[in-house]
Amino acid sequence: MNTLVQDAQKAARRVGLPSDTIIINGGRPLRGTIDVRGAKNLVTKAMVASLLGDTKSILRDVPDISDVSVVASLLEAHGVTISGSAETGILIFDPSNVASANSAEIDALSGSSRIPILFCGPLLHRLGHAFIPDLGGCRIGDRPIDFHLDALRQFGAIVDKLPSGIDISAPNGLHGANIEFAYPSVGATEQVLLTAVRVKGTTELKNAAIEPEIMDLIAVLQKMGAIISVEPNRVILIEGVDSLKGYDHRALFDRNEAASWASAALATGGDITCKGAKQQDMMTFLNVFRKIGGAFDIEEDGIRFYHPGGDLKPVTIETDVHPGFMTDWQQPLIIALTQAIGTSIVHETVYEDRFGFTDALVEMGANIQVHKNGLEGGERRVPRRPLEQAAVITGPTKLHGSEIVVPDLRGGFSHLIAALTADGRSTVSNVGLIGRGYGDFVAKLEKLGADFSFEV
Ligand SMILES: CC(=O)N[C@H]1[C@@H](OP(=O)(O)OP(=O)(O)OC[C@H]2O[C@@H](n3ccc(=O)[nH]c3=O)[C@H](O)[C@@H]2O)O[C@H](CO)[C@@H](O)[C@@H]1O
Ligand SMILES: C=C(OP(=O)(O)O)C(=O)O
Repeated sequence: MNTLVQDAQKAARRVGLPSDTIIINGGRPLRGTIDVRGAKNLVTKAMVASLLGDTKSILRDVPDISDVSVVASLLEAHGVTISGSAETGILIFDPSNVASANSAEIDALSGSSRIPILFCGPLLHRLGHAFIPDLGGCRIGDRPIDFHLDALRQFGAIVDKLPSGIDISAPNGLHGANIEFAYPSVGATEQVLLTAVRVKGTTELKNAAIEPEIMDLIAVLQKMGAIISVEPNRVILIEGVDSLKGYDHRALFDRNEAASWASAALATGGDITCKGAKQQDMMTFLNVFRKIGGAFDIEEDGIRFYHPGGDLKPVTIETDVHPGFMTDWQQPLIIALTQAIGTSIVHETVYEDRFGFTDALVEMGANIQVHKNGLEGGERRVPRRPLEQAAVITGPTKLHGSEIVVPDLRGGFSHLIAALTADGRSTVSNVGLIGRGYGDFVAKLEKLGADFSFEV
């Protein structure tokens, strides 16, 4: 069994899916209302932040996803007591007995998520030493961690990259640093925040990521007692403090989940209200959704996304860091572009390998050409990056049912949308990977009227 299948099965077990394969009869518009809880890309980091407090932390709106469960297991392996439940979405973290984890527990969590790398700073502060297992997450390119490790070294840590993981210590303590990233990495910015809040002295981070999830993590850290100021031009200043307390925080909603269900509404000709979604954090997505021909209503407690009838129109998208069009949005939205009249182009500028999922779409009847070295020309907003690729999607094309193997989280959701849009029956396997980031997606599909069953 290959590691992708193993990862998918582990994730499926963590979120209690009956099996790792769904059979979908497509062609029905998805209609109804669903709840969108806290963002995977904030919740998991706020969980790590709880390690920094001297008292209990309370996190609200936690989604029932396997990445949360992996981070919870890693915290428990380090002595954090966790109470609360997936049903209520409230988790309470008690860090009073933090201790080194045993290597068997760490090994078992190896390769399951990208979050373990963010344990470095908090564990150095708590224990003076940390061993971080091999990272997982979506296989969408190389995903180096050089910015993380360089930053930790600048704080005074000694970092040893071993085949089994990362060994890190700080025999002389940690101090403030002047750090500048070559690219505004989300994870590396979080690494700096989670470390700098408790070092001796002040840290200046230049070219920081400023995604809404980062701002929400800063809000969490400020509640804990940190002193962090976000300056113009992607500069963040962090004044280290001696101690932090626990927080009580309601997580920012998951804008990637909302954009994914919005894309499902458009592709299937449906109408989905995402309760909990907010306009401010989705403005860039909403503009593109409208240009394609989708409609939305901003409501008091959510956003209604729907296909208003008429033809869908092609667009050119360049993925980018915030406030640009997020890379995680392009995969689900591409299914709607297969239904637009004309040629759309998606320039993927964040990751070097995020179009693998389109092979299955071509088998289903889509007309998509991937340019592995990107495309020149045209008016560009985002400067050309050496790693970028482009997908050219020409529609409209009828999609037909197929056998699909999910390669990654967003690609998997895209495959679900394709199967729901297609005529006939599709068998989608490795759906456990979708459980990494989409809370209760099976119950939500049911609620929205999808016709599907699990292969058991
Ligand atoms: C768990 C989580 O929050 N995941 C999100 C996070 O991923 P993640 O934090 O991994 O993404 P980054 O912003 O770090 O990566 C962006 C780019 O920077 C490069 N890079 C990054 C770190 C480093 O040390 N060296 C380096 O070269 C990466 O290869 C990539 O090309 O932000 C991405 C960009 O918004 C999102 O798609 C992911 O959903
Ligand atoms: C790339 C993603 O996640 P991760 O960084 O957890 O692999 C994603 O959420 O689309």
